[in-house]
Amino acid sequence: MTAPVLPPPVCVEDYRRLARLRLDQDVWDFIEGGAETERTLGANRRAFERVTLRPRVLVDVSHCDTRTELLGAPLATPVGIAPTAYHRLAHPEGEVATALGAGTAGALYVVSIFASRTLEDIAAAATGPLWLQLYWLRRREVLAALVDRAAAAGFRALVLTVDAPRLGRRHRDARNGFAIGSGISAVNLDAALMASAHRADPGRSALAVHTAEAVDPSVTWSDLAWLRARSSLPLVLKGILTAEDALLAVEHGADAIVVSNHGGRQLDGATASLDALAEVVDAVGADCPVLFDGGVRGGTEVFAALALGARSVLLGRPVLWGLAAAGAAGVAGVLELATEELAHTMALTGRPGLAAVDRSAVVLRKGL
Ligand SMILES: Cc1cc2nc3c(=O)[nH]c(=O)nc-3n(C[C@H](O)[C@H](O)[C@H](O)COP(=O)(O)O)c2cc1C
Ligand SMILES: CC(C)CC(=O)C(=O)O
Repeated sequence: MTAPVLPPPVCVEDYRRLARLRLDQDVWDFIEGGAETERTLGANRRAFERVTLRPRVLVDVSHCDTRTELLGAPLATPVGIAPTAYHRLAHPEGEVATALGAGTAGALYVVSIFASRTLEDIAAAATGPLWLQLYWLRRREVLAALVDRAAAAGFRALVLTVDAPRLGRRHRDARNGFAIGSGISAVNLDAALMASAHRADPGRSALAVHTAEAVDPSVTWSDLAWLRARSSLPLVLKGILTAEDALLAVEHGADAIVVSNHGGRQLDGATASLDALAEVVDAVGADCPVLFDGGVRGGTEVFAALALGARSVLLGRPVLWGLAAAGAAGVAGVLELATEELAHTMALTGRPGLAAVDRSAVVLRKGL
């Protein structure tokens, strides 16, 4: 039987269909899945259905400008790449292809600590800003070495993910006994740390076991001073959902915050990411940039998050769909489609510049 031929993608969701044809079921489940009942995963998407836009008319929208700046780096678009692990599961070139795609689109790329290509190879392929996402490893000397390597390779910020002291209970991965195939590895960690991620065990996710071994769940706010002292790179905290933690983040010297529930993969029952955004933006004020991720699948949704106060909107799964579908070109395709759709929404709402994409542009009704 020949594989079905799909028409070229006209929206981000079309890349999902292309990716589905190329990926094995267990990898697909790892990418698509969420924690437990996947209630928060679904809530992230449904929150956007409660947004309505308030268009203004008779504004000159002959040029809609999506350019922006983050932590001093100019960007062609506020749409960026959220950190996701093991890109070689989606494409043989892995994170190098992702970096090439980000460069084509002029987008920020946040590289996962579990990248399957070296930081140096990724940096060599990149033409735009790279940030490195970290989990707080039990072995601080490994973390310290990684931070030094990132600075030497030209990474411009560290993104500490704070919503995963242990991995969410992901039923799909547990049922699949999901493990990382032997040819793929988190090559920036030392090999000894990887053994458990490769050990397939029916009824258990090898990644949950691996995370429990590698990540230090005892870390608290006071430990951040160690990381700040260890590196002069700006520090971004990813996985904040409340005003209380946003204020603590600023108090402890965070240079930016990512409002995120980890794409519904961690705490099932956590608030939809979009519902937490305005609360966090209001808490930190204008001095601390707030980035956003969770459930964004197109430019209208990017627009909604920007209007609610995000400075940048990161895509997780859609970038993996693009990567699986067409490598670097697919990554660029996803980012460029989302950016074109954003410009389109800016035109039809009468807001030709990002400064005008403010709360007057949206209404977010409360969820149940
Ligand atoms: C397959 C996959 C792997 C991920 N790996 C990481 C990771 O290594 N570090 C991290 O901070 N977040 C990770 N995330 C979470 C993303 O950074 C992001 O928060 C989430 O995917 C955003 O939601 P979206 O997929 O709906 O865009 C991962 C998400 C997916 C889907
Ligand atoms: C390898 C995993 C721990 C990466 C992750 O954060 C995720 O899958 O959500």
